[in-house]
Amino acid sequence: MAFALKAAAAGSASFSAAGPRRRAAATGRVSFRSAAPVVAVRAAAAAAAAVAEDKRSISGTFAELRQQGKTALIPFITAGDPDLATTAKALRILDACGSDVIELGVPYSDPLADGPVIQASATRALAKGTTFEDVISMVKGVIPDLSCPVALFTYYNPILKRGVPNFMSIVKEAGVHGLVVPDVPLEETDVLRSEAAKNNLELVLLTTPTTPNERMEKIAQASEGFIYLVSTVGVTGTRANVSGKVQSLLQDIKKVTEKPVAVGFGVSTPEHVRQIAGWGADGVIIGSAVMKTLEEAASPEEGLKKLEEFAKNLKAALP
Ligand SMILES: O=P(O)(O)OC[C@@H](O)[C@@H](O)c1c[nH]c2ccccc12
Repeated sequence: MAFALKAAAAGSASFSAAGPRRRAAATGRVSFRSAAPVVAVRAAAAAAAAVAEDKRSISGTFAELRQQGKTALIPFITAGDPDLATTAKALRILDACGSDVIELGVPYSDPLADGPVIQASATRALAKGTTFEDVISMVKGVIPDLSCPVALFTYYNPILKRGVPNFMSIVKEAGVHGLVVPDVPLEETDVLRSEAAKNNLELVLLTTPTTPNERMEKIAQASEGFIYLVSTVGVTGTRANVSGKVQSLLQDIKKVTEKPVAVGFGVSTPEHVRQIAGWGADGVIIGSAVMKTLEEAASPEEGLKKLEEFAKNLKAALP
């Protein structure tokens, strides 16, 4: 939008009222009030190209699903485990199996909120020498092939290490649509959110079963893309059952916001997915169970086959 407004401000391109960038791309027409200097023509063409390149935002994806009465499938995978080439293939497979958003985890040495499966996954990726820069260069090459948006999942430290503005522009330049930063306190999200917004990135915040109602309301208000409802106390990891409390937590959040709510932690079977969707969740997030399909396989190829089968089963269980 900013780009299109800049082009309009060039004094010669007038775009239709609603959604100039999309409309320009959709109709391929830009009406000019006067002979447009070359710069405005180039700007309009670049804006149209940007829209063509621009995949759906995370919030746009949820809006579309809501209209269709569908629940989002949101898998999480750790980048670089077992290696980045396999991660690239896994992203394509998850997208092809109907994932609506993909959470791509940047491996980190001190994943305090992670259970054994994802901790081990991050450790393997780091042992392979996977860096943030490697993850960015891999995902930059894959995102143009995906139909679903990607949310980069990272702890706060890698962001602070690179500087918030610099980190955000690197992530945006790679084509990523959103961010999940589980360990950033609500009080420190203003800076992250404003820098993210400058780069059209949606910052997803998390609320938990022990978050006081008043704080949950602030998180719901500040969260973009969707609200991540952590289903249970403790760390990530597959569970035999999904806590029944999730149903009332969903009701509580939906009393204070229209924003989509996706449930994660412990979700590991098609039955869990069906149950959570039945409670009115707008999305379900599965991480450890997804990574297990890769971890337990005898080879990356076998792991990708298991991943595909698992993702299809989860998708089939969703409305
Ligand atoms: O692994 P689980 O139990 O399916 O939970 C999702 C989780 O993997 C993913 O969203 C995630 C990975 N690391 C995290 C750290 C905090 C919160 C969430 C996460």
